[in-house]
Amino acid sequence: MISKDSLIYIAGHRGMVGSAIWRQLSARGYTNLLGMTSKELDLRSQSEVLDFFEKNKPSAVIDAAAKVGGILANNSYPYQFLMENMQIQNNLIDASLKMNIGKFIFLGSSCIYPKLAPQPLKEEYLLTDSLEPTNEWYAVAKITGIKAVESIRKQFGKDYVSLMPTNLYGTHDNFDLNTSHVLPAMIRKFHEAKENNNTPVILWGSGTPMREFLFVDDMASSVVFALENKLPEHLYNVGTGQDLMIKDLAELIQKVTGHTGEIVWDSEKPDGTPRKLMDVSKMHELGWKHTIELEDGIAKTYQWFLQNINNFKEVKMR
Ligand SMILES: NC(=O)C1=CN([C@@H]2O[C@H](COP(=O)(O)OP(=O)(O)OC[C@H]3O[C@@H](n4cnc5c(N)ncnc54)[C@H](OP(=O)(O)O)[C@@H]3O)[C@@H](O)[C@H]2O)C=CC1
Ligand SMILES: C[C@H]1O[C@H](OP(=O)(O)OP(=O)(O)OC[C@H]2O[C@@H](n3cnc4c(=O)[nH]c(N)nc43)[C@H](O)[C@@H]2O)[C@@H](O)[C@@H](O)C1=O
Repeated sequence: MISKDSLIYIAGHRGMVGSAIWRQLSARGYTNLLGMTSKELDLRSQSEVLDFFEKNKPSAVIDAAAKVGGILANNSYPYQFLMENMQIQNNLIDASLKMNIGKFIFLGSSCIYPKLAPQPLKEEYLLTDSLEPTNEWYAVAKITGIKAVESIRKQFGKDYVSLMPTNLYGTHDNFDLNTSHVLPAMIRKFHEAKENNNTPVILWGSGTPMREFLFVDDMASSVVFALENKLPEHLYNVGTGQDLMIKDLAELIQKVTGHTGEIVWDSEKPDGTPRKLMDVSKMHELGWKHTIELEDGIAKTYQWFLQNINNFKEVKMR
């Protein structure tokens, strides 16, 4: 059982999700949190990870470390998104099993589901049809992580679980325009265009795909929920259960940032999967639900961006 003084290792503790988990666990009185930067511990190295686990022996591991990016980054670097994510997750999962760690929480992604699966997406749709080509590499890595967790539950009866986040956004997100996801990219593009006399904003694709967005603090609360409860199954969707068209998201963010210029859609860029709305009923039945709605979350994220825009250490805008 995890107590407030148990040693809890958060892999990726400086990332958007990892830092939100760290903040929430600290606020809930957990006093023994452990994190390592990728410079201190490269999770792609199996020997480094095994040494680290032998030295520290955490009671619980939360895997919020991965090579993460938006549609262009995934489509441009398939090998790294496949291999690095398999290395990171497999090293953490295998070392946790070898060191008999009692609790492991793995974070996948909604892109693990088939491109044209019925909506909203249920956990049982996994592996029932082909994947979205722009991120199938990342998706296959995540699916192997899910199967590794499931096999450990089946063979060793351990309390390991996989949470499938929908598209996430919020403070400490990545605002680099080449590697980021759509929501932080739009915040930065509309803000910078407004500051530049409302020049046109160029967005990707047709604007017609639908996406669901969960504020990162709500994602963190689902991880804390999974840490403090023994979930009965191996796989759970985490989202809001509501989605909107990318075009409508653009108009929402244009309003929040105060940009008044033109929006131009670059049809050379990929749309990706047409829709990936999560069925979140399993987590709702267990007692978890999101609390931050999209407009409020966008406002919080924009405020954080404005407060940190000149602090490049904080805001990844490389
Ligand atoms: N953002 C999103 O929309 C979604 C994210 N997810 C999942 O949530 C998790 C967290 O994502 P997010 O917070 O957005 O990602 P970030 O890019 O913000 O953070 C990723 C973290 O992983 C760490 N990391 C990456 N490579 C290595 C490595 N080789 N060795 C050690 N650490 C490494 C980084 O450490 P450092 O900072 O020290 O370099 C960083 O802190 C991931 O599993 C991701 O797949 C799932 C669905 C949607
Ligand atoms: C979380 C999920 O995130 C990724 O999937 P995605 O949701 O398709 O990624 P995205 O957020 O980058 O795009 C969403 C939509 O938005 C459109 N779009 C418009 N204008 C911009 C724009 O300026 N930047 C970006 N990135 N997208 C834009 C873009 O064309 C697409 O139609 C997976 O790689 C994978 O990492 C994963 O799991």
